[in-house]
Amino acid sequence: MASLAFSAKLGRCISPSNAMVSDQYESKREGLSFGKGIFARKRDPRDSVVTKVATQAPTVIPSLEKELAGDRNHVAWTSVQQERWEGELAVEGEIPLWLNGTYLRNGPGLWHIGSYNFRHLFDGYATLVRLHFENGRLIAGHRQIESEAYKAAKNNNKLCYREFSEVPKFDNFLAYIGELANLFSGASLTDNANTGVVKLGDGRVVCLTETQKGSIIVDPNTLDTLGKFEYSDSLGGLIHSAHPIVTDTEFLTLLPDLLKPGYLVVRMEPGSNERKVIGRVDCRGGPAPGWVHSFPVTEHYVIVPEMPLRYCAQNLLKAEPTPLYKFEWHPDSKGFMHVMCKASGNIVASVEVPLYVTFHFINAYEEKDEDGRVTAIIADCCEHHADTTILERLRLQNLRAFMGEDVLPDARVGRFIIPLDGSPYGKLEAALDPEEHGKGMDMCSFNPAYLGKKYRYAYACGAQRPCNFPNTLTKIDLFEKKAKNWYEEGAVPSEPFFVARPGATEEDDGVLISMISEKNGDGYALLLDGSTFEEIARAKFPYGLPYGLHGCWVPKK
Ligand SMILES: CC(=O)/C=C/C=C(C)/C=C/C1=C(C)CCCC1(C)C
Ligand SMILES: CC(/C=C/C=O)=C\C=C\C=O
Ligand SMILES: [Fe+2]
Repeated sequence: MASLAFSAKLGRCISPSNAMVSDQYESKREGLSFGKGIFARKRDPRDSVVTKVATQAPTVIPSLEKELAGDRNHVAWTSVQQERWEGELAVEGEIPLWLNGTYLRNGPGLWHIGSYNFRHLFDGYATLVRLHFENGRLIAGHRQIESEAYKAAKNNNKLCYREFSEVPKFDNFLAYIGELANLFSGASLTDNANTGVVKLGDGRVVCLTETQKGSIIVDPNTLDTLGKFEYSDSLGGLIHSAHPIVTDTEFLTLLPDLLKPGYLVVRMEPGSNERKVIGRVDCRGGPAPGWVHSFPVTEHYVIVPEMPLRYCAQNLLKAEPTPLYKFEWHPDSKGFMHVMCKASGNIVASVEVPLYVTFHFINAYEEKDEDGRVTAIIADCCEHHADTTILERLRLQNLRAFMGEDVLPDARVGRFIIPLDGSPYGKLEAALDPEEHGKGMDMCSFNPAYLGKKYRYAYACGAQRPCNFPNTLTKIDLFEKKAKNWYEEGAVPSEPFFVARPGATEEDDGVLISMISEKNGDGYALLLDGSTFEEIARAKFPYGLPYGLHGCWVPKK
């Protein structure tokens, strides 16, 4: 596997490298530090809330000072104002009475330590947001996840662990050697669980990121950090897919192997912390496995993508970010899709496909002939035209620099067609004309009852151009090849998350939940009707929240 599996505690804390401090595009910040920060809020966060549930005196987190024009101060890209808050929101419109439960959304919401500003969207410390729906009412809250990385930064007022693009500074040569050892043992990698949140079949709620140690159990009611989710097996490795497939009966994920390029496909039962190997895929190209931020499944198969954007061990060693961070683009190594039988672990297809770049697979299903035989696998993803520029666009300075120019790279619903008849090649095409969704496409969801099955509707963020980031919500009809779009000027919506109406028989009978960060600093929770895609309710937060990534639904017991 990628490396030795033990993880020692970091015994020391080091400051960000000089080159990072001198990074030209990041602004200087007021010299306030975590915990002791007393930062004047722009306004009383209780405005517009019906009641406020006092939890504890919040630690106020300094936010970016107003400096430059453009979207420098868009709340989507501004650190969350305080560590935690909870209160009931006034609702405009009507929340369906059947919507009872809690929506949780995770994401990187705090991008600085003291006066040091992080560079990339994915570097931020995890902010967990909660929308609790009960009989038409909405109680909201947010709270920082108490990862070791976050606590160490707070206590030491400096970066202590390797984040997506940030590396702590080593003070001298000895410290550098120690830091390399820590890298190989995994001790210096972040546990900042800032990417997703899942509810396991046994009810435990786990926040996740790309590092295995960044699996953190939280209480969905209080947002308390309960502790590490420790994998009890001896599979080792340091990284995994940030998006496991989680159902009431299983947890499936991929463990990339950087030493002998390939992937382990593993499964964990509800109630267990032990992953068991289903099978292994050896890479067909390149010096390292392709980045597997996510992967899809069908009813009987796990689809293992081998993207030409590959992990890069050398880049891991570098203190300075490289253009593609911990990854490298290897077009010569080609792109592949592998299909593994869930029951046997056998690989039933391994095809070369056109080059592709994706973070997020949407869904996949088995295509059958008239006799019911599976002839092909269809796998859909948010595909960036084999262009890695999007990673660069997600640098905070770029996100904050929007001045009206259209700089969001085009994306589409990429549909892989993977034949199961032994042919060596698969196809990749656009599932619909990308103009339907403004050629922006990411942060997708669908009705989870259709996981692995032929499905008709996908929901995602699209684009109304000009823009520098996906700024619409879009409902894609994959049968009619049409999209319906929601847009509000200056709004940055987060992933539309589909919750089905209990007892629904239509695929789109339910609601979409999204959180909107506004240009003027405000923000609100938004509910769209799954079928008409029209707004049914919104509820303003006391202050806008930063952009967030992925969510999950915890139904009322
Ligand atoms: C927020 C998001 O989508 C992705 C976050 C990715 C992270 C935190 C990646 C971290 C990594 C390291 C710190 C070193 C090893 C490689 C890699 C998994 C990219
Ligand atoms: C926010 C994002 C891509 C937007 C592109 O248009 C990707 C997030 C990836 C991590 O979850
Ligand atoms: Fe993701």
